[in-house]
Amino acid sequence: MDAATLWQRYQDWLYYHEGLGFYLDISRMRFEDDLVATMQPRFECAFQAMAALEAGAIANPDEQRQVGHYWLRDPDLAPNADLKQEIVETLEEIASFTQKIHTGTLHPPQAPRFTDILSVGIGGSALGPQFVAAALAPTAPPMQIHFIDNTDPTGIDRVLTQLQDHLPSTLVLIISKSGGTPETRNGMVEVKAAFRDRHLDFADHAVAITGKGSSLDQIATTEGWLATFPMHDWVGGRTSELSAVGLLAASLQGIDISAMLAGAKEMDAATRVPELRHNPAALLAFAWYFAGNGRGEKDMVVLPYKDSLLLFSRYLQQLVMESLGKEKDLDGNIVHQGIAVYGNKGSTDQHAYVQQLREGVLNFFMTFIEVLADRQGPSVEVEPGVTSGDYLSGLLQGTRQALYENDRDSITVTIPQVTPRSVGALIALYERAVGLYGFLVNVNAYHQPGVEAGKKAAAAILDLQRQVMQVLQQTPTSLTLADLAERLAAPDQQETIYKILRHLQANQRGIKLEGNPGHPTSLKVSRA
Ligand SMILES: O=P(O)(O)OC[C@H]1O[C@](O)(CO)[C@@H](O)[C@@H]1O
Repeated sequence: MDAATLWQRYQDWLYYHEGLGFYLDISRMRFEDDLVATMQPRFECAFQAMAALEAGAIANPDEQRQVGHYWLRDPDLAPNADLKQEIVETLEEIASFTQKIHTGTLHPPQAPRFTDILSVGIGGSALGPQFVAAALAPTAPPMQIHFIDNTDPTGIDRVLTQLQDHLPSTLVLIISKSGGTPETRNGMVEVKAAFRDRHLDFADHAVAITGKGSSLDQIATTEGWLATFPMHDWVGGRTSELSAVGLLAASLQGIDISAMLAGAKEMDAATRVPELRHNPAALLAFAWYFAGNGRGEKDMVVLPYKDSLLLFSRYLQQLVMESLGKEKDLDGNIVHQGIAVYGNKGSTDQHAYVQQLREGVLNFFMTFIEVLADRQGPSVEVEPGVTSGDYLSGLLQGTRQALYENDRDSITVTIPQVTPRSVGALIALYERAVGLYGFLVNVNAYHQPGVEAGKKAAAAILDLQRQVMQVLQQTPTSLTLADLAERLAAPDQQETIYKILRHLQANQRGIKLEGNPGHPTSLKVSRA
């Protein structure tokens, strides 16, 4: 395509939202214009399905749940008065709790006010709050946030060590929709132990964000925690950033959550328009569909050219992959759908893997996230007439061009600045694009049956470990792996038993392994 044709294509496909100062450019995706007509019937169905979902239809058939994250930013859309009231009340409670915490009206027994937040959660109960904290927390926030988002003991120790002197003034948010996720439970137990070691009463510092009646909800009530905020049944983990999950932490950090909600609401209105060319989420879904032939054949590389948006690709990884990565479609056919997402930030990645993107295997399409404003205040010139921000902008444009010249397609999303409003809008944009794409390829974007298999297998391994310990405690002599497996009535589990033993030994858990660890059959195990 010559420069004039390309410029025309850019103008033809450019989407601009005046209120949000938001641009979307899909002109560098090499689809033919007639694909739009071909896709039209699918989009009509997708728009209808999305409208039904927003009106309160059961959109998650296996779990018989409504999908209502859109109501969070426009409670008037909630399908009944009770739901609307729940949303409004939660927002009021967040505002009043934040005020009490910031003014010190609610303070820990041993300090005049809370100084830090420790957020414990995983997946959708961590990624949104982490992304928003990195993107929007002021440089001197009223409270500093820290995260435990794993059951890695070293990771937990690191966070607790960083907090040490601040523990007496730390507010702990335990976030889990189900209230039973083991990693989050473990984080809570470890944090409780740290409080106990410092003779601090955990309940005076603890807040739960969880589903009504969950085991976490019950613990919080029984132990008399400071507060509990609801995680509604009709909000999925990966779309929960604009519920109490994300909003409480954001508000405590001094982030303008009303502006986040307003940005999301404005983007929701824009992405509700049932016309492909005038709906940025539909344009995104269309571009994804084209890129991967509706089968996810190409990975989505997301590069924000702004440090504060570093975690956006990680956030999107869950939103896109947990929603779309499905073995079966809604009719039960095996489809193995999904779109792989990865990315970090520009221009940093240009000095890492962009070499492969420019010249190597063509298994991806790019999404550039561009932020127009460089910084607040003036910039120094790093060369005559040129600033660091000019470099960042030039590198983005240059990379987009260089990739296109080598048949690498890209989408460019442009926002004016990183603000609560634009971040709210970005979240809403991708939530809707994922929902529409799910309808286009006929998968249930609102469940995650695949993650259960790993959880069940892990539970079985921990069960086997308990049995291993029991047998060893009752056995005075040493045993080979085969003997031990025999006694456990698990002769086909020798590899698992070997790995359990290796881990127990490395952590001085009361067992002795003798022999050559490189030759498992030579090993003998006994009580230490
Ligand atoms: O908020 P919960 O229930 O602890 O779940 C955390 C995450 O785990 C998952 O259920 C997957 O295992 C995600 O969908 C969810 O965001």
